[in-house]
Amino acid sequence: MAGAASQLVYVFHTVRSSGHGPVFAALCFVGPILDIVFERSLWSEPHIIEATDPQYLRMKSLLALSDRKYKQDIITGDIVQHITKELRRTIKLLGDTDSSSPYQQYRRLQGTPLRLAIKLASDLPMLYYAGNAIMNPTKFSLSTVATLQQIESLFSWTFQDLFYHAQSFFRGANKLQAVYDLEHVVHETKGGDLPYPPLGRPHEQGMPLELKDVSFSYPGASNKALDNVSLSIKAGQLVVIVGANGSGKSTIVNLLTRLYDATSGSITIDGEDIQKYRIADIRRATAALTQDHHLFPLSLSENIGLGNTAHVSDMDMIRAAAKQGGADGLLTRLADGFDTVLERPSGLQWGNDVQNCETTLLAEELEKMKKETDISGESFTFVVSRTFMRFTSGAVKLSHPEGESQLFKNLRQVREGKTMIFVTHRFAHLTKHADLILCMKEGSIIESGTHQELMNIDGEYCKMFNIQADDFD
Ligand SMILES: Nc1ncnc2c1ncn2[C@@H]1O[C@H](COP(=O)(O)OP(=O)(O)OP(=O)(O)O)[C@@H](O)[C@H]1O
Repeated sequence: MAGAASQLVYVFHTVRSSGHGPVFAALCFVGPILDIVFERSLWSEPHIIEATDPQYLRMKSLLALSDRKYKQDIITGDIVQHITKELRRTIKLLGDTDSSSPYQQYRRLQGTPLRLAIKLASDLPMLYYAGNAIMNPTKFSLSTVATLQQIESLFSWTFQDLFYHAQSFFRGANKLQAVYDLEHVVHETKGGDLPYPPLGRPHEQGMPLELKDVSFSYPGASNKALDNVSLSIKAGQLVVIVGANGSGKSTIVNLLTRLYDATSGSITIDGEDIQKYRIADIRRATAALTQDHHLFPLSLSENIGLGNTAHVSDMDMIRAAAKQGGADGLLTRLADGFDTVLERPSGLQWGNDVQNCETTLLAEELEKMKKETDISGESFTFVVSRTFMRFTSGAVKLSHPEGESQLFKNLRQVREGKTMIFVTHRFAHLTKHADLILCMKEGSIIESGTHQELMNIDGEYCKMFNIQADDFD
């Protein structure tokens, strides 16, 4: 921007003495403006775009992780540092690869007569100056012509660069900023110095948790997401929190994973205030597996490996976790196996009626390229496998889970030293295996106990369970 302004000021100043400064300066704009107005754009062409550079695709995938929907998984999974480190590494590897949008790249490749005309238009200022020099030879200076020619062509480039790159710069900067902003979110809550598990205290049985009269409102919200909640989770219990939408289930997990601090009341782990522990230790020792899970737009091996960033590339551990989570069967059916990337953010793009004219070669090509493996129903197994990566399960022999019952058995076997809390509103197949069910309504726990206990009460849980059981039958 400063470059363009100084070039323009210089041009104006140099030709002012001849009395034609404003006209000359105005003509400097003609070429670049025509270029912008008449450029041949991919937007007007039927097209299919697919990026193939692996580093470019990885950069896009990592940038896509700044999307709000991944925020909770990323923060509670304690993988922010890993993502920012990977992003820096990938950008470095990309080097000077052109990562501008395909639309800009296409524009640069064109060579039509119109483009030629536009190029000629960029010489208008010099033609104007030359005309003036002929009319008024006393004001003609060879050095001024040479300088102006340089400055004018420089200005033309600068102007176009400013216009096109400003657009992509702001788009890119916003994405990048969002990734780095994640780092700040992590520090919104302050941790203490106490390690977890506390030194000298063995925690074979898991993490006991207690909430006493906890209330919480989200920043800026007037209503209470949690209203005077008290609960006690014993070491080693497998807990399922159920309840209608907006009843406060995820909020409990958000407080336990230190995404937020309670507005009032106290939360203790092992009898100590949760705020006294190091946040990273708490997150490492906790696995929150929600049914509103998200697969990251990364390879399936990384999706699993990110459960434990210290072993993110350890294929033996990843394979074991995939088996324990029940994802191995699906992996053998995928052509690229662990390298499969689902939901690639910068994958296939197409435009301008490619789909509407199905008989064209382009449309046929698109159909072929669009054929992706739909695993939406089974993607949960990868999130479960990611959870298994959090456990050092070397000593435990686990069977392949044929159903949820075995899956929960596997989870119970490996969760030593960890607390496991499931949040769900579709639970008919889940809660029978839980040690403790917390049933929530409007920010409060209205019932708690085992499946059988809650069925005997014949209250809210029983009502919801029967409705869902009917759906499953
Ligand atoms: N980030 C937020 N900012 C403001 N209010 C929020 C936020 N997240 C949740 N809430 C509100 O807090 C209350 C409890 O939400 P919470 O997400 O804990 O419920 P939930 O039982 O997990 O719901 P769901 O089953 O739909 O995920 C709701 O009224 C919800 O609108």
